[in-house]
Amino acid sequence: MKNIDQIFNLACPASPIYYQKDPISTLKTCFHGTENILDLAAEKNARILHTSTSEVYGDPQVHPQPESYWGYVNPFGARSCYDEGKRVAEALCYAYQAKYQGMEIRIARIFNTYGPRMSYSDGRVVSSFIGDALAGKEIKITGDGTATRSFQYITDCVEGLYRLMNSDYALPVNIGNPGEFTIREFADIVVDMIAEIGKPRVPIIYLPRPSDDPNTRQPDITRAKEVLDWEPTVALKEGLKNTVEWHLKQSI
Ligand SMILES: O=C(O)[C@H]1O[C@H](OP(=O)(O)OP(=O)(O)OC[C@H]2O[C@@H](n3ccc(=O)[nH]c3=O)[C@H](O)[C@@H]2O)[C@H](O)[C@@H](O)[C@@H]1O
Repeated sequence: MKNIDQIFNLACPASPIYYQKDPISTLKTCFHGTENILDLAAEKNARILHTSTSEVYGDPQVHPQPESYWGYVNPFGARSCYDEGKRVAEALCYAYQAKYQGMEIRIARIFNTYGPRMSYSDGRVVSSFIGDALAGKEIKITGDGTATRSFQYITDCVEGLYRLMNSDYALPVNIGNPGEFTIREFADIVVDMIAEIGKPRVPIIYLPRPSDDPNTRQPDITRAKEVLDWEPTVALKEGLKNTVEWHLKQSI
């Protein structure tokens, strides 16, 4: 590799069922993967954008979550390989920045992002609900449906990452959509949307809640608005419509 100006570090399993399958591998990806990228960035004098996550806030006790919040994370729970892995990756980025004076670090904390090309088997809630509803299967809420998430459409996320990479802002920035829904509300939206396209109306069932599943999550995007002049533009129903269309094409 000759000249490299910018490196986006996006590598890591992100679905809870996958990152928990091999926690040591997830931790190594977060630490050694980021270390390898940082070494390359230092050698090539390249700017690096590391994709962190809302999961660094754990099960947040502050709502919505600003970047100044340090989080509430179980260090040895089922999710810790990802939560703590992503936290140590941020620490590593700033340790490199301190060691290599002038090294350019950008940190995006991405909140629940969805869209076309996220496979049915991914395990995360948006593609699972859409895939099941389209297949005429029951939608499975894990928990009692009162947990909340704030869903961001992929094109908004990409625009946010692009602006952050090309900004001069070196502290973490939340990239997410503040529109917050309970999982039950979200399930109802998906069931209605699938019924509207003429498919059967599927039932909703409840399964046990995964351990350490965060109760709430909503980004405070004041910083992104100020430093990137960015905010999401795609409403949930519009993004879901595009996502449903993509899933429909896969099953043809
Ligand atoms: O996007 C984020 O900010 C982070 O959070 C996600 O974790 P989580 O929010 O738990 O994502 P899902 O697995 O989609 O779960 C969202 C909620 O829906 C529930 N859920 C999930 C899947 C399902 O089939 N049914 C269901 O009710 C979960 O229990 C949870 O309360 C993932 O860890 C990462 O993609 C990411 O870093």
